[in-house]
Amino acid sequence: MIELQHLVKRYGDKTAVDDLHFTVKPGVVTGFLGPNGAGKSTTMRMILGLDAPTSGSVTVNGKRYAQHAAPIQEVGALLEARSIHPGRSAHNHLLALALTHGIPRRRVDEVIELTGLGKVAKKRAGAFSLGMGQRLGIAAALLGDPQTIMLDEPVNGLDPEGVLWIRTLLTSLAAEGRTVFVSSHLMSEMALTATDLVIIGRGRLMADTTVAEFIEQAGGDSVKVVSSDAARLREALLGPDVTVTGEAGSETLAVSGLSARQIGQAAADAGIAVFELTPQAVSLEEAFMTLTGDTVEYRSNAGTASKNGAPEGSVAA
Ligand SMILES: Nc1ncnc2c1ncn2[C@@H]1O[C@H](COP(=O)(O)OP(=O)(O)OP(=O)(O)O)[C@@H](O)[C@H]1O
Repeated sequence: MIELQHLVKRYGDKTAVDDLHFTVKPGVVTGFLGPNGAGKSTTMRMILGLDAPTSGSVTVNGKRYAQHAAPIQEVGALLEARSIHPGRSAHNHLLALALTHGIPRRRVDEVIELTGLGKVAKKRAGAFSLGMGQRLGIAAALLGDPQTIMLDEPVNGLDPEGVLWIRTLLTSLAAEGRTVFVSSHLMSEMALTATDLVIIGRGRLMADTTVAEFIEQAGGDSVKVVSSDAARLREALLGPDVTVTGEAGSETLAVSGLSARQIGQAAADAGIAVFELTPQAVSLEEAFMTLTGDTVEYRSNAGTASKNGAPEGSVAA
């Protein structure tokens, strides 16, 4: 469990983290979302005691990070900046970490196995690809078998296989009852991985919610139906947890709570001709940008495809 209480961080007159107050629960993956520069890394550094809050406090399992007798056995973290000696092998890097933290040698082999580094464990870490480097960083984070895992943008720059691997790993760590806190600036990625969501913009809390609630508020999963008799079809479809909306006199209805298949079957049973039946995908990325749009610090130049916020690579940070 990670608890932030009115956490504030100022750098001169710049407020990077502005009164953040939320709890990250065990047993689920919590996505920590915000556009570039929102304050995610600063928050994570404060959780680890690498930066001191200007005011407020943050605890992990009831204590400040530094108060834990064996912090890496409490919280395993991968922050963006990695500090691995390029000439040292992955195995030796992990072994050095283990030995200096009272962790048994066999745990090194376990995390190498868990992160799929077996074949490259004896190679120089300096020659690692980005994906292998991420796996090594995660191996180090898991070394102490911590109850809480915190990863800053772990899928950045990874290939699809690496992304899928991280998603599966995070979900299984949460299923073991651990607290998993993972930052990203991609809503669509978090929707596939996280259960809970904390969204920030310019250091301030914009939403403390769940992926399901966020999808619901963004418009839910609805199906567009165009039929010969919208009024009668509406009557045929209505039931508990089913919502049907549409303008009077229009042939078009928006239905949520039923699949396209169920709607098609109900229309056939009622003898109503259906001209169109289209599941409507909610654009989570758009809903996220609408929520955080006013807080984006660095925009791409006017006239580009990005309406709100800048896609990575076009920022001027
Ligand atoms: N040491 C520092 N000194 C001054 N300003 C800082 C410092 N660290 C961060 N900031 C500023 O604080 C704000 C939050 O930065 P932070 O890196 O925490 O954001 P982020 O959400 O992690 O962004 P990104 O996704 O780009 O990594 C930014 O405006 C940044 O420029």
